Amino acid sequence: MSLVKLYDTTLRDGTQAEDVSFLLEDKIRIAHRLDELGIHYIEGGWPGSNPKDVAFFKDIKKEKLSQAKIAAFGSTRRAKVTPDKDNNIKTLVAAEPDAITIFGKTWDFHVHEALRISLEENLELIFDSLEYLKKNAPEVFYDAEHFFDGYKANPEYALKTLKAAEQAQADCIILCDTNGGTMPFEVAEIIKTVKKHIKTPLGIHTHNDGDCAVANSLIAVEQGIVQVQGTINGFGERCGNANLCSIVPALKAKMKRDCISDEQMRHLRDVSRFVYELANISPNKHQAYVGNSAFAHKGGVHVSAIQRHPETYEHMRPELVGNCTRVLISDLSGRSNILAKAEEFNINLDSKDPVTLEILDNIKEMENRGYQFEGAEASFELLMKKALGSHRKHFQVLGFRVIDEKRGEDKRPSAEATIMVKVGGKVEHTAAEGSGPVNALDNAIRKALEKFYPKLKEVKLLDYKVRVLPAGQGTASSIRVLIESGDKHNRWGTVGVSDNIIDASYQALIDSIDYKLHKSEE
Ligand SMILES: CC(=O)SCCNC(=O)CCNC(=O)[C@H](O)C(C)(C)COP(=O)(O)OP(=O)(O)OC[C@H]1O[C@@H](n2cnc3c(N)ncnc32)[C@H](O)[C@@H]1OP(=O)(O)O
Ligand SMILES: CC(=O)C(=O)O
Repeated sequence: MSLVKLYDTTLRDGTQAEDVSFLLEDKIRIAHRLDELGIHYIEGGWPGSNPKDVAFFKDIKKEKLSQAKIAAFGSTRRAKVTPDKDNNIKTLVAAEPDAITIFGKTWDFHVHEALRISLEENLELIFDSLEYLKKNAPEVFYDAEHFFDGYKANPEYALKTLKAAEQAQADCIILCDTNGGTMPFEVAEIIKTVKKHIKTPLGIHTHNDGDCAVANSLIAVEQGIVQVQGTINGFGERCGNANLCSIVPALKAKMKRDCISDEQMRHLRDVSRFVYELANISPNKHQAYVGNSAFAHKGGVHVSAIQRHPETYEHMRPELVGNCTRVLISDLSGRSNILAKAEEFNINLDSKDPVTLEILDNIKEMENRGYQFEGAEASFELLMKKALGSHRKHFQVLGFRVIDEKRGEDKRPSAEATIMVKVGGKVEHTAAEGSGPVNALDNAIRKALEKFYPKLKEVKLLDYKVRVLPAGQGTASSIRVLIESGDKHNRWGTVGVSDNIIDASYQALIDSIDYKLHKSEE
């Protein structure tokens, strides 16, 4: 099967997404990761737009990329100037990229309303901008903006714009679903007609406003297009662009099309997370293929079946994209979930052992009271060990007291906690202050126990979430506290539930410390 070329626009269209912006250094780092991933073209930005994008094209020349070509983006010339005098075109050429992509108008409505020029003038803009660039750049691509909407409104004119690009010898003409509302069946039909008139290789660039960007890209490949544009994680203007993290595995695993190697695809999840990290955006756990939940199984029936054969509830092997199968624990679990977790935790548990059912019943009863073990697997592991009698008690809390005091309306409140613990035969009584009552309690627990277990100094509190359980009792409601803790190597979640926020926090904090002590021993 012929190669489908991947054209990544994370660094250009991706940054048109609300909340997404990359530093110059980040853009360079992302370009390296895209190159390693095997992306064929990396659109680095619009040099006519801002100094950062100009600097990108200057700096990327000093970097050693293994195979990717760097593309610069811009528009056709302005109506009143020739291409050699047009600032945008001049900056594109001056950036000296491997390829230049310009967008032009296809839709008569846009020509009239956005450019306010005649239809004929627009054809000239397209033709002579591309003709000029062809003489000044190694490769030139033409993004036919709003192609599908334009075609639906005035097919004859839309095709004329493509003809103008073809006559100027654009190397690839990319059909854009700029407003993102085209349906897959329309994409297929329209491309069929375009191919009767245009012989230049075609590409596709879709937006996700109708939630069809990936489907539209794939159906375009089925119709014979040779270049797919998209972004990592689907970042892009409004609802985003076509998500390359979905397109790549679909092309390779489902459509058997050549684009990147199997080994490169095993880094897809890593690249997805890297881009989230640099964009300072939390990864979408439900993202297809690469998200944490993409191969996470919760229902007992599903877990039972995947243990017999993963394909019963997995559409492909998660390892192909660097992901993995996960089993979740909740009140929808069956024995299979418990057994799968025991195996993951290296705990010997027989399916016929009555303790399996005991653990399952306990989970269901606790979840009914508001516990949630999906995000608190460390608490679940401890609970399992307690049920099996393999839990070692490292310490005993004899009691604690928390004081939260505010002396006057304009004074900051202060918090203090005291705790009494017993380790071996020794009783330790400690007090500590904190920025709030939970922080004071956390400090006091650690201060008391670090003396006996110095490894606890490594533990950091990474996240703390409080959820009022819907009991309709206002401030007297039960609440759930979910804590995420971590050390140099691991992260783990613990849970506490009570109608007292300090008590719920205490349960989650104690589990976190207990878990660390168990892991250190193992
Ligand atoms: C479909 C897409 O995603 S295209 C990419 C969109 N991305 C961006 O806009 C991000 C980068 N953009 C920018 O930095 C700025 O908009 C610039 C530098 C490009 C232009 O800035 P300004 O000159 O101030 O113009 P403004 O931002 O108002 O843009 C509208 C201008 O672009 C012109 N324009 C729009 N499309 C085209 C086109 N295909 N060819 C030529 N000119 C075009 C409009 O006619 C208008 O010019 P006019 O005011 O002289 O009539
Ligand atoms: C070119 C482009 O970004 C678009 O048409 O959406």
